[in-house]
Amino acid sequence: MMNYSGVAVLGRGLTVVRGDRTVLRGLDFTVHSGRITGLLGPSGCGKSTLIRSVVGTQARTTGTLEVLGRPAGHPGLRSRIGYVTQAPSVYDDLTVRQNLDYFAAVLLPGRAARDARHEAVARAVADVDLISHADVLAGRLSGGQRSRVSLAVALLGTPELLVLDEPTVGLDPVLRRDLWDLFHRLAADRGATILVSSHVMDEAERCHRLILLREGRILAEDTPGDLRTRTRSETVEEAFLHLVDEARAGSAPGGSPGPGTDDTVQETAR
Ligand SMILES: Nc1ncnc2c1ncn2[C@@H]1O[C@H](COP(=O)(O)OP(=O)(O)OP(=O)(O)O)[C@@H](O)[C@H]1O
Repeated sequence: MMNYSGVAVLGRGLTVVRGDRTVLRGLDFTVHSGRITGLLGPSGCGKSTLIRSVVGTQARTTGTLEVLGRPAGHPGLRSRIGYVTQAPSVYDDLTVRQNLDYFAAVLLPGRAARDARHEAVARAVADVDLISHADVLAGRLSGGQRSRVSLAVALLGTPELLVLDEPTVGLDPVLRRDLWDLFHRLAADRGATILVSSHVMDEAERCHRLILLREGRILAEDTPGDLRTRTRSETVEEAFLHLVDEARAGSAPGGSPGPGTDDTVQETAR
């Protein structure tokens, strides 16, 4: 077992096959504890697949993937990770508070935990700024409000690692900013580690660290500032495009493709 002091997630040679495709190809990456790490890349590049691997719901993974010092998917990790999928997982026929009461009862069962449940629900509703909507049916909420109920559910158990799959999709700029402020509060005040995916490059600037993904490979892993400096770019989006061009040039005929071209990775993953 590796020493994970300061490291929340460690991937080495992570390869994932879905259907007949190798979707992630030998990824090496680190998610640092207490920091916000953005997983960025275009639609279809493998962000959700990587996130599913970290939370332990992805089949056919090979390589090493350690989460909070244990192999991804270990049962002991369930209560330590909060996971928000792209589709809000809430019951439309329950109010916001009833949804949270339900999930709190699963997480903190028994009469003895009644006060703890009550406290956890009240805090989660406040965290996502839904106090005024606590007694509204989830089915009557806007898309952004439903996403925030999902986030509140993930916050109930005060997870050490919060894994969020494109939580700001479809939200207006004000709500997006508020959510990012909340992520920063969770990291600063509670020491939570946050792994958040997005395909919106301007959100990259809000992260402490970035993992840039393209076509199942890591283009770069760095802070936004170092990434911009290194590529002499004004923005992370420009840096991303610079790295894409660099990678293309490297794999063009006459260039030097890195280890594990498409065919070799496909071979070893099967
Ligand atoms: N069940 C599956 N079988 C085969 N291929 C799949 C399956 N699920 C996803 N894929 C493919 O895996 C690739 C990565 O998908 P993934 O959902 O991880 O991407 P993503 O970066 O999260 O995309 P988005 O931003 O659109 O959500 C895509 O090309 C997708 O078509």
